[in-house]
Amino acid sequence: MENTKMQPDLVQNESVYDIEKELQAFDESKAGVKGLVDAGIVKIPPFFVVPESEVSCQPSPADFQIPVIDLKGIHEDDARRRKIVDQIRNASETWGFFQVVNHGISKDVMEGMIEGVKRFHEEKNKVKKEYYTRDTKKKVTYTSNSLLYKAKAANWRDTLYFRIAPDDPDPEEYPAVCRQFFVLNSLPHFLPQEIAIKYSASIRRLGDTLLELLSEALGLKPNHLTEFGCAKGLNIMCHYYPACPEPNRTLGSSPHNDPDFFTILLQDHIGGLQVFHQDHWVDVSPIAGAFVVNIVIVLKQLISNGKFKSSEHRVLANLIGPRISVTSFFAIYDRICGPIKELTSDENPPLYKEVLLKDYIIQYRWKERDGGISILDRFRLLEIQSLLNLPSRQPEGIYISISIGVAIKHCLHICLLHLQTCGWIPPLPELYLSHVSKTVECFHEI
Ligand SMILES: O=C(O)CCC(=O)C(=O)O
Ligand SMILES: [Fe+2]
Repeated sequence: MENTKMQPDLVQNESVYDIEKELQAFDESKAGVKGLVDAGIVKIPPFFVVPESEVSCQPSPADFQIPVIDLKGIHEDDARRRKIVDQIRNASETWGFFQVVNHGISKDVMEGMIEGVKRFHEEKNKVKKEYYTRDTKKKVTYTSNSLLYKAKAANWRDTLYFRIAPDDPDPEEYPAVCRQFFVLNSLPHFLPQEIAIKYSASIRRLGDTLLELLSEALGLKPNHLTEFGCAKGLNIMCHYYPACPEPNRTLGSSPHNDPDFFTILLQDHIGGLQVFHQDHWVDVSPIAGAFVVNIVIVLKQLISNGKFKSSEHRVLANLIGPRISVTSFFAIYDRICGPIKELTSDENPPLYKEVLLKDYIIQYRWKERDGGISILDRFRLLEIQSLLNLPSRQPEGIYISISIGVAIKHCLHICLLHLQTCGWIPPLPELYLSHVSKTVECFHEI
């Protein structure tokens, strides 16, 4: 294994295991999970381990199948389009997940992107590590576990990120190595196409089409969600899940909801993605040529006022690998979101208060880190209103000073959560929690 401090025998004696040190060594190796596998580990490091109950699952009933929707004919035939819109509404209300086929993106682009991602992750560590960073301002980065120091357990995967929109990187902004590895030499009719750029342009078009269909499914005019800005921002995460020597002790991705409006996911043939539906983990079986569409909490609650469903999902680790997936997250972060006025009425009042999406994402990441506390509830308008009569947003800058130190941060964070979960204090106003979590974020950035 190239230039990594993580040695297999380092983790054998768990009684002397210093997790902070091990996380740091793993991070500083810049070799990711793939680096561990290349080093020949047979036992996974403890910071990846989750309780057995979090990995095992009962088989789901045979009739639990993620809907597959054929988009053929949406632009040509009104009756066909109405039928597809009905299918999308149905899937969005019952599953929050569906797969689409005949979506207009060619097989070459889909396979080319999977191949490009694989090539990047299988590049020599010396080359890849140039892009290894947790700096979220950079447009092209590679890292392992964005929440490495914050999550309850690390996930068995590495990720290449592209921050595509609203400020698209110029082609030259992609590091030469990425451009080089995304050229599809093997597909002559694409030469000299840069697959990451080609893929993101195709995904944006598909995103616009899906937003039209989702708008219609909500009874809105086709351009409503696009005008709202749902597809203004696009981040693409290209995951590489190496084969795992102990797949029953860890997860490829922990259960989560995505922090955006909606997500379009491309997966290879390996499988492992599961959706939580009616108390069962249901496989999202790979279908050649299909994309998985995931209605996300923001669209579910903040926009559709709870009409759409959003399901938790996770990825199992696998003895077989690597598995590649490419997740495209559509969102806009600097705008206030709340239930769409057209979808609320006296009989159907807004269930959620308006919130700046950035604040929402911070809450989301905080939940990821600490678990157990529903961020959905924090935004429940009625609960909040019945408590304290706060203005809808406190002015910027009323954050607890970051200079109070790490110790106070921990006390504050732990005490507040503890008191609240034990029911010893009434639920805290979410804006206050947001400020606390922002403060905690600041500490983590330092
Ligand atoms: O790899 C997958 O199939 C899912 C990845 C995912 O859920 C995510 O990136 O949010
Ligand atoms: Fe996800």
